[in-house]
Amino acid sequence: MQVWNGTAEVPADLGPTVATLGIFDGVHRGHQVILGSTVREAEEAGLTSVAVTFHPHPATVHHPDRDVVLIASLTDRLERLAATGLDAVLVLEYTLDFARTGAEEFVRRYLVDALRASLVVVGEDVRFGWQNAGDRSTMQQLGRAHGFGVRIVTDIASPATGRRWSSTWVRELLATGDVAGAAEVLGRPHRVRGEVVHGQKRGRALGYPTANLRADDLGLVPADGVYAGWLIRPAHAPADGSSARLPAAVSVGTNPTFHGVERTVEAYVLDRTDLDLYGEEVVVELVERLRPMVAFDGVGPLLEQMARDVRDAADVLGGAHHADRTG
Ligand SMILES: Cc1cc2nc3c(=O)[nH]c(=O)nc-3n(C[C@H](O)[C@H](O)[C@H](O)COP(=O)(O)O)c2cc1C
Ligand SMILES: Nc1ncnc2c1ncn2[C@@H]1O[C@H](COP(=O)(O)OP(=O)(O)O)[C@@H](O)[C@H]1O
Repeated sequence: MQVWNGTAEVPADLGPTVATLGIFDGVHRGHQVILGSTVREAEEAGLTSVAVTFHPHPATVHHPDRDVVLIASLTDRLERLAATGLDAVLVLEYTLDFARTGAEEFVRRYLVDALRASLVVVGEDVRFGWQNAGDRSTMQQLGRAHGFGVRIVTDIASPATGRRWSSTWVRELLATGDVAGAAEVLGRPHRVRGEVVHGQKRGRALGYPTANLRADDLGLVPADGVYAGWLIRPAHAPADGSSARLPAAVSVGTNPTFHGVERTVEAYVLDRTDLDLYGEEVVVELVERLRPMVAFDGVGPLLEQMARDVRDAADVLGGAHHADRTG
């Protein structure tokens, strides 16, 4: 998948496209329906499929005082967009200036002039242009005026609950630590991503060295607690293209047993003490919440609980994994 940062990077010889637009934070199952439809329409017509996305998140630009954290970093968003089969993504820098682009001007400048859209695929609640003035009927009018078709994808809801798949729903679930619920809405486990940095150097002495993730641009960190998950080393992808995935017990919180103040995400790779991850960018995929974070009365009870966490994580992550530690 090609990534074009701004219209200047769109190839001059680009043919007609099937285009969609959105922030696509999390690329949840609702997004996936729209993106899947964009890819399919393009394949059937022999055209290029393109998603237009915005960065940073408009909410962070319009409300810098509010602490809006993306569900997924831009890196992860692009990775998930690539997984849908799109040919290209056009990333537009969202600034207050850009936000003043009117609905018609937005369509003309980006969808018509830059992307030569012959079909635009959008969800029924699409909004675009200055003050969100454009909606689906505006898009249909502009399509008639500029000669592109418009496909409206109707909302897709969870068959179990009837609730529409949404980024808000994912945020609510992560805020309570329900990573298994978030995985249902996302269509795969939620992940955070960051460089492994030095911590308090306590982990190895305790017998559980933990990879501590640098705090910025991680993606949305779920509620404090202990989770079963996978530590993925993207730079260590084996020849078959899959990344090395290591089973892990993950701690999110301030380490209250040690009266810590900084909130960290740290992952202990089960049964390993030989890893050197410092400076490496890793992904931590969160599969299931095991328990809340606890301020233990000393190291002894913490270690007893951590031994149980390791067994629980191994159970959740499955199969033949041996939870008994040897080293
Ligand atoms: C599986 C697991 C469970 C943990 N549970 C707790 C906990 O309940 N309370 C706590 O204070 N710290 C908990 N921790 C965090 C440890 O206190 C932390 O990993 C240790 O202090 C090492 O810190 P360091 O990486 O900065 O050296 C847990 C860590 C792991 C890996
Ligand atoms: N099983 C493991 N899981 C995670 N990190 C490991 C493991 N084995 C070795 N390491 C390495 O040890 C480091 C963690 O050791 P630790 O004593 O907890 O130090 P720190 O406080 O700097 O995190 C990790 O950053 C990683 O490089």
